[in-house]
Amino acid sequence: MTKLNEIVDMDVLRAYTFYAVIIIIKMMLLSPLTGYLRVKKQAFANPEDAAALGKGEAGKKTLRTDPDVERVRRLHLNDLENIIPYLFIAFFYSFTGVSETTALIHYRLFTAARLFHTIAYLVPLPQPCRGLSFGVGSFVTFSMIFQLLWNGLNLL
Ligand SMILES: N[C@@H](CCC(=O)N[C@@H](CS)C(=O)NCC(=O)O)C(=O)O
Repeated sequence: MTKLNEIVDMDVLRAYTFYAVIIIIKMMLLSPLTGYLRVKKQAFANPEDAAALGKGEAGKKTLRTDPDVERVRRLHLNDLENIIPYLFIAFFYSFTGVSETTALIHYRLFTAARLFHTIAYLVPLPQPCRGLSFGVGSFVTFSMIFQLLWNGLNLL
């Protein structure tokens, strides 16, 4: 039976896994942050949540949107739009025979860019901070897409 280390550089796969887990945890933390802000700002999305967690008489008016909650929700959606494709692309990329140094540059740059994007969105920092960090993350993903397609073309 073919062993995994015969088809992939285990150091590259380990690096992928490490940075993937960091960025996944970062993205997952946005759910509890949303929940925390919903309770703190008394802004619920469902009548049953407002009934259970809304405080006092004003609790009836807590079925509403809040700018801070919506900001975290937009960040979460943006993470989903960018991090899910990255996870697939970077995983395939780690099987292309790429050197550990080159793979690390891609994985670290993407992780750093998305961490900075999160800070820029939550603080919020003035533009173009968020736009640039989004751009760097997208550039990294497209760099790997290009190399995957180039490898594929060479197989034809
Ligand atoms: N779905 C995004 C597509 C473009 C995008 O991702 N832009 C970056 C840099 S400006 C961003 O952080 N957008 C804010 C967002 O998705 O909420 C949007 O609606 O803005």
